[in-house]
Amino acid sequence: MRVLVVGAGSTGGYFGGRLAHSGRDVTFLVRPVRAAQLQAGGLRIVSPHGDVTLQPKLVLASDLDAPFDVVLLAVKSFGFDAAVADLAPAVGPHTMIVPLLNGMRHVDALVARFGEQPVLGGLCKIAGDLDGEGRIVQMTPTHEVAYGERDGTRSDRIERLDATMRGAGFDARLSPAIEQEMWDKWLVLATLGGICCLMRGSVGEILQAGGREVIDRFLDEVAAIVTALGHAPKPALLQGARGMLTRQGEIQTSSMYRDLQKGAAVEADQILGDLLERGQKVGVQAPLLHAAVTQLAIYSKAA
Ligand SMILES: NC(=O)C1=CN([C@@H]2O[C@H](COP(=O)(O)OP(=O)(O)OC[C@H]3O[C@@H](n4cnc5c(N)ncnc54)[C@H](OP(=O)(O)O)[C@@H]3O)[C@@H](O)[C@H]2O)C=CC1
Ligand SMILES: CC(C)(CO)C(=O)C(=O)O
Repeated sequence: MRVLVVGAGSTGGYFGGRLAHSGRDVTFLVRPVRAAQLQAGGLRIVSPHGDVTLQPKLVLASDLDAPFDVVLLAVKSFGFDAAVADLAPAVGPHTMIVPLLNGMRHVDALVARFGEQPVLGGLCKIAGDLDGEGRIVQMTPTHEVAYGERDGTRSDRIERLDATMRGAGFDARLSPAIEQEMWDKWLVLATLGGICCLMRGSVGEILQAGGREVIDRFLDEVAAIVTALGHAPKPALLQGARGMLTRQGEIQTSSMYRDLQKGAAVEADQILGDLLERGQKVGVQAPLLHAAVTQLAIYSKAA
């Protein structure tokens, strides 16, 4: 299967790099600056699972002229519209698009652009970042990708995708309920990103500073919204999320918080603003979520 990875950053570079290193046919759609960096130093992964350096196959949007079997979409939400325009020539009648972005808004946008058929569900769990040299640095051992047909069907094509993804040096999983998993991940991530950005610390730091009640209430607000929208998390999922989000000493942060710390653009609209808006439409009040959205809007204006 020919795989086009759109975005050779923290997630696309990591999972695409592992796929390429395992012998899969992977090409990265990149822009000129990243292309030059990768041509000069290779695609470099620094990881608790072992470092990798490889010379990846690269393509610029201007040279993309034929469909791929799989498009793995791994850009930030604020680069999404431009990336979709760039990748469009890679989408043919049999292409599967696997988005790894956080949130849900991109799914509707992909369907609006390409139709229902090519768009699968997808998510990834990893704590990754790019360092000053453009290396992909994995900060914890978790490296998981899940994907599936959005209606849960076990189709021939999803089995082919599964065969390509499995055994490539990360945890790959075909999910029979990927849409719910994406909502579940959004619930956890919106809460984690929201509390870290609002209170400027990791979970452990927030707890140490006396923020337990804020965490609990933030999670309750987000859970109330996703439940009102018809995507209620299972009790065990919610319990597990609350456990992680209130664990003393927990060093977990989110990619959005790491971006905030660097003074970079944040995916506030996609991860928090969209959730707040959807909640308002179904009449759920979420003052803490609203505070986080407001605070990041001020940050984004100044950044
Ligand atoms: N980082 C993490 O730990 C996690 C991130 N996520 C989610 O994954 C998604 C991707 O995030 P992440 O990988 O961290 O983002 P990064 O910023 O690290 O990487 C995004 C990459 O996309 C590239 N890009 C943007 N637009 C285009 C385009 N038009 N054509 C080609 N390349 C393009 C950028 O390249 P350029 O250099 O040209 O700007 C950049 O290298 C986000 O939604 C995030 O929330 C999910 C789980 C964990
Ligand atoms: C869930 C988490 C924290 C790790 O995958 C994430 O998605 C992020 O940091 O953006």
